[in-house]
Amino acid sequence: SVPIKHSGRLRLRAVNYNRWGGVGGKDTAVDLHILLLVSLPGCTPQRCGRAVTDSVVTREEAQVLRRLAERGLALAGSEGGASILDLHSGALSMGKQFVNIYRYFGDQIGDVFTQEDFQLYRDVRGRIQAVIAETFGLDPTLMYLTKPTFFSRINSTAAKTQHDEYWHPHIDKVTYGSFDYTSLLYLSDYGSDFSGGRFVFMDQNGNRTVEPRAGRVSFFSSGSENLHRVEKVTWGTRYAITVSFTCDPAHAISDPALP
Ligand SMILES: O=C(O)CCC(=O)C(=O)O
Ligand SMILES: [Fe+2]
Repeated sequence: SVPIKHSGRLRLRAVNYNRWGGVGGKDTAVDLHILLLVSLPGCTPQRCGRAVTDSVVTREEAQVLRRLAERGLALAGSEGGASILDLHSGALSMGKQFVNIYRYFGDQIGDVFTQEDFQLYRDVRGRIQAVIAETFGLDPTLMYLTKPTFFSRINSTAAKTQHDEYWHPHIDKVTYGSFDYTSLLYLSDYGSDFSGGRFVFMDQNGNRTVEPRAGRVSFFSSGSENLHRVEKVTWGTRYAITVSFTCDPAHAISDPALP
């Protein structure tokens, strides 16, 4: 069993269910939880940081994943500018809400995604996990994939609901609760596939910007040291995948798999 060290501090945490980290608004459910701060040796962030690499995922692999995202998101999509497809939960944006692709499309989903698609996702996930572990000095066997893990498609269509508001500054740990390390794999190129849509770390002493590029992986510790936002997309279509890890086995999820 994993040794758990209790810090003994109790803190109230507000959980915001808006996927993009927006605060407030009518349909934002806010719950208050009692959170016992624990430290799990071997994974819990001891070091804060961030890095960007173009050498973990090839542009060819990114292109295959982008086509997967295009096929999946072509089944439906948001009425506003931001759509997601979560292959783990099955959540797919549809109009102003979400459907579960595995329930809604049933066995026909096997005509849209192949076993090879899912194998590539698992492969890429494993490589990203390894590079995060190496960079932060973690034990990769004490890091677990966590939810939500999703493909995103963003264009310049005006937002129709709060789910379309991807541009709000946020802290992933606050927005998603279980995240300890966030990674973003970009599937299209800033400047040629779309404009706007750069990722911005909002530091005390100024902004640091990441330009999305197919195959580029950006990863960072998910806490308040990495407050960030995404610029509004002004033209074209931007594809990315959010793949995140937790140190808490209770929040672990299995890799997405075809039913
Ligand atoms: O797509 C991006 O560049 C960032 C998305 C993001 O901040 C998130 O999913 O929490
Ligand atoms: Fe984020």
